[in-house]
Amino acid sequence: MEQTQIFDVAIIGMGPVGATLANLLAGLGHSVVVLEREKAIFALPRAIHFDGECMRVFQNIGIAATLLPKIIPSPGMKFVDVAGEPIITWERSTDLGKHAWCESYKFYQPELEQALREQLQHYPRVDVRLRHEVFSVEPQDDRVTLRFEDTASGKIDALSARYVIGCDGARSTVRRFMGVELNDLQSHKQWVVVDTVLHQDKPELGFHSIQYCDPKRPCTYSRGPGLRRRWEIMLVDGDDAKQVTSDAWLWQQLQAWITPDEAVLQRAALYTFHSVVAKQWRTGRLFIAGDAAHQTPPFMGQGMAAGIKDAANLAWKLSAVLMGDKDAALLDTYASERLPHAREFIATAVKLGNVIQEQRLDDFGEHIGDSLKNFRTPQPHLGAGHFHSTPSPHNGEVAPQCFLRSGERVDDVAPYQAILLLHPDASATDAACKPDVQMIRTDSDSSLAYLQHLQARAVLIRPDRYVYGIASQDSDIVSLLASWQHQCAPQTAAVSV
Ligand SMILES: O=C(O)/C=C/c1cccc(O)c1
Repeated sequence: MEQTQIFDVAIIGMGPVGATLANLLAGLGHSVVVLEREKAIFALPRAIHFDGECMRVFQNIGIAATLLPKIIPSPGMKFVDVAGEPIITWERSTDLGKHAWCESYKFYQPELEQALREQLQHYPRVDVRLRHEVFSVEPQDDRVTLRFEDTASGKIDALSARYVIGCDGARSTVRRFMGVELNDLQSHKQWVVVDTVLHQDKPELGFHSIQYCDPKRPCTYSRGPGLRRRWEIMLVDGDDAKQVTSDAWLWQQLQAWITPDEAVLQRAALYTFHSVVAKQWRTGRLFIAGDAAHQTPPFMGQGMAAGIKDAANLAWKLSAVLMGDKDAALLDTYASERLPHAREFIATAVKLGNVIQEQRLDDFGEHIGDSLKNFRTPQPHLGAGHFHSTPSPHNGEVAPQCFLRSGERVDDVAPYQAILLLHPDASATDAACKPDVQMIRTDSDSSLAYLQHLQARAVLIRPDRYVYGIASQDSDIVSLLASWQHQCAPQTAAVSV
């Protein structure tokens, strides 16, 4: 079979994670082919929530302005008992926060996917192939050959890429070819997810997501944008799985909130909420990301979000290796950094799941009591990986996004590039930063306050917006930059998880 082109990267699966990864790689100038089994965007919602960090990734891709009118900030989530008394209260500010976006957003997945796909059209080196089903993944020394069927024509064909990323969901083909097993965090309950559209707003339903910890019938309410409202209903003993997606059963369950006069049922689907993490995320030139690498129960709204963070972690590393700037060993830091981070969110979602599904608070140990009334989103560091060799407790933590005096968000000055955020008086020249680091001198209260918090003269923020390292004194800046530009071997984050 004749091979005409070797792509830098082939992405299998064009859901939100695959499309995000394709945008990030294309923005860095790479040739990317995306092979997607379906003909069109799945027209119904699956994920419904993403956090401020994801919004920042979408900003770096260039779609924030497109998304803003379509999404709503979320004020958080409450877990309540049968009497309606709060068990856990998880408030989120709807003001602009750490990422210069709100902490939490609700969205309609087809609109996000549409925005990501439209953005990809700006890149001539991106080749999107819909209705293409990959059936063979053959790694070679310098490339991977994929064989696939164009299911529209029935034609079998092949192509090659330097790297292949499986963003192909829970039943990933790429993961199967990698021969990777899943670690099971032991939570697999069956739930019905029902999406509805109100005829008109019903304000008493509220803006918070509510987890009803009712032993007789655990369920979740979650508001979507516009008139979209979702309920998730756990199956209990005696339920007939064949009945639970019927209109009659669903309306009976929903009667405490809405009636058929007030809304239409858009979709109901039966899911088992798994909690699993793949034991390995890379084998040579093959990678997995998103649901292919990890699956979480939805109770933290982090399912898709974790995949978007995978994409942001992986794209710049693939680019650096493809450009010959870094050794391929850098690619091992994708899993070593991301896996513990994703696992922490999944483990927390399992604990929260035990509260709603089994009314068990014991997992929270000493945190039972008042602190559950003020639950905060975990902020784990990345695991061991690619950080400055000079240890700092800040290496591997997510960096805030500051506004500059002009009103501009810092990332907009250097979308998905490394940034050296520098004290205005620090002695360093732009020349020291070439070629891949954008030097930005702090000129606003918030950016100066951040350097003060770090007790640093400069901080090097990676393209995925995690801290690479800090310079405590002006004389450390050159070595910080040199380390970023020349270090290949992974360093350990000072605080590992
Ligand atoms: O984090 C949120 O605001 C909502 C998360 C969510 C959405 C749907 C179902 C859930 O159990 C949680």
